[in-house]
Amino acid sequence: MSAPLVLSARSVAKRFGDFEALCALDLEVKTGECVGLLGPNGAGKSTFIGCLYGVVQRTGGELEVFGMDPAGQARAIKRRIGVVPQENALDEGLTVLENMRIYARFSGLKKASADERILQLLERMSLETKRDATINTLSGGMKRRLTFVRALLADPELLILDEPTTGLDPSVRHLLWETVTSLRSQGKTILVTTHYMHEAEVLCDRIVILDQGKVVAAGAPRELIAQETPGYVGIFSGDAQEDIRPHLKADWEFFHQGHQCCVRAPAFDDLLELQKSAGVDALQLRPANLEDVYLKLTGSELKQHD
Ligand SMILES: Nc1ncnc2c1ncn2[C@@H]1O[C@H](COP(=O)(O)OP(=O)(O)OP(=O)(O)O)[C@@H](O)[C@H]1O
Repeated sequence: MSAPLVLSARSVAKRFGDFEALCALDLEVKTGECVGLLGPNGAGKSTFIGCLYGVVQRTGGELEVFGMDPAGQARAIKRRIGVVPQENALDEGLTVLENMRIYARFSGLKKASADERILQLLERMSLETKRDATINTLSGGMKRRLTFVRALLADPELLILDEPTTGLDPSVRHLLWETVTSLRSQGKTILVTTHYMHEAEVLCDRIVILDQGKVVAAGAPRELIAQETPGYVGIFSGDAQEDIRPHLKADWEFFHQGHQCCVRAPAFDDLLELQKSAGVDALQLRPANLEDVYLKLTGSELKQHD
């Protein structure tokens, strides 16, 4: 028997005046899944997330979170979710503990058990020594970890993470990845948006790529790579393209990424042979990855609406 649905979106639409931020978006997320929502700036990821807990009112389609419609039951939904929004939205003048106590009260936690839970989560996020520090004395990475503490206070069933690791150093990013992985193994459902393809590949069971308010691809990371960009990629300096072009085969793909040029071929040996016949050395040879899929499906150029 398959796991019950945590969220179900059918033809969800959102218009801001004449502009369609979401158009006929379909998505289902099952209990215990970790789903990555990817897409260019302006694709509609945050708008969709806002629709899930009633911060944004959809203008069309059907949407259910835990079987409830966010348009009328946002409060009941909010009690079961934890959100790490793009902006930390902490009260800068208050201390860490004061901020978390206010949120715990909003979440209906009893005072005595709330303090215990707050301290336990602060320790988990290596923030225990900062409990009496005011927010405006914390670094960006500390504030982000504190936003995770806040999202986890009420032990939510669904965790929504909107670009959780943007701008963080690798050690904080890895700490947050460990946290997400451990929540996954406890059976929590996670919806995460990110612009880091490696992060999505590492964390997510399933990837959903949005572009201009629509789902353009969905599947497990490995499945998407095998479907959309199978094979291996050689990255060469831009100067090498004249040497390379005469040796390309019909089923290979040639494309530019910034000032470099790239070749995608079915086998690793194809690229070794290309180096030899063209007399050039690649800067890098690697298996195709999620970034290749993303760039193929969404294009690497800036979109008009961004
Ligand atoms: N309140 C609003 N009024 C008008 N347009 C809006 C509003 N909120 C979002 N939009 C537009 O809707 C589109 C989708 O925005 P959204 O923030 O959902 O994109 P995103 O995929 O989350 O982008 P990013 O990766 O940059 O966070 C954008 O073109 C944005 O300008």
